Amino acid sequence: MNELVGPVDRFQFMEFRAVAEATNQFAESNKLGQGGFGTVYKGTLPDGSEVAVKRLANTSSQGMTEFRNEIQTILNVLHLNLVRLLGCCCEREEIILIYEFLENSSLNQYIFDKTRSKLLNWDTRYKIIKGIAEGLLYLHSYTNPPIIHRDLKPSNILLGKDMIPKISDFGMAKILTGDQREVATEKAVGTRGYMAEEYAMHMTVSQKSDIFSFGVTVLEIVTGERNLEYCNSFRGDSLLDKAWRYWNDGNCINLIDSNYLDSSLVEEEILRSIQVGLLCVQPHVDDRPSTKSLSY
Ligand SMILES: Nc1ncnc2c1ncn2[C@@H]1O[C@H](COP(=O)(O)OP(=O)(O)OP(=O)(O)O)[C@@H](O)[C@H]1O
Repeated sequence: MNELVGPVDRFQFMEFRAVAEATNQFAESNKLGQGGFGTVYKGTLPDGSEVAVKRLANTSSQGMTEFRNEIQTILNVLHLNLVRLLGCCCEREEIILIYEFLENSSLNQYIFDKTRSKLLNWDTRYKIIKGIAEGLLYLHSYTNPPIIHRDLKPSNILLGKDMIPKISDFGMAKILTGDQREVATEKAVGTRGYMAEEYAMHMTVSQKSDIFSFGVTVLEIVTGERNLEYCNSFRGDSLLDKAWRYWNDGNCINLIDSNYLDSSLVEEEILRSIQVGLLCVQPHVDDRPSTKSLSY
């Protein structure tokens, strides 16, 4: 295994043989999940440490672009709330990424599942919201140049030990250059329900489009409901419409997911979270809060 000493201490180029051994020859029983990019397996390295191994499904030019983007973007970032890329393997036409292993899978697998959502009490949800805000703040303000994630959503938030949230999936990320505040893209590649209007309609991304996605994610964490519509649903029945309605009627405490009703509920924190979520999903970019003001 070759080691590259860089901003991440020891980024490793692994041999295919070693990755296959670590994952028990990519055994079905080691499979953690399937994404648009490929299949993810659990692996164990010879020193006993556990890793997640993402095997690119096909080496299409789109896949290769995302792969290169993912590496370039996260090689230089190191933060408690961002998934850490440990290494890669590019051999025999195989493209494989090796990440730190996060034992509690992704946030969407809790908040939208009636049985598992009980496992996330308010206290944990609040910590998760704060952790995502910290990770986003790092990407937007403490990396040089700043990074726009472009696909922030609960399935891209992985949960580690003690339910610490980590933002993952940097295949779509955009790195800003110079003093750019926004960037025009060729197409909108995010996910329906999480894309701000200026991005979905005009293909302009900025920190504020990530802030919009963060706002939707916060509202989903609080309510346990999915926002399935684009920014402006013409029928007026999206989660965002519902949240605005409850907020304007002054009864938004009724928005919370009844599945996690427990003694840890702190009304003030819940109301503050709903308010932050709603501020973030405002249609006008300039009305949305800055990432710095989200650290609370
Ligand atoms: N570092 C990791 N540790 C533990 N499990 C992981 C890790 N990375 C991914 N997984 C698991 O593998 C699944 C697939 O992840 P992947 O990032 O490939 O796709 P996705 O984000 O679910 O979908 P898409 O690529 O379409 O956005 C995740 O839902 C998660 O359960």
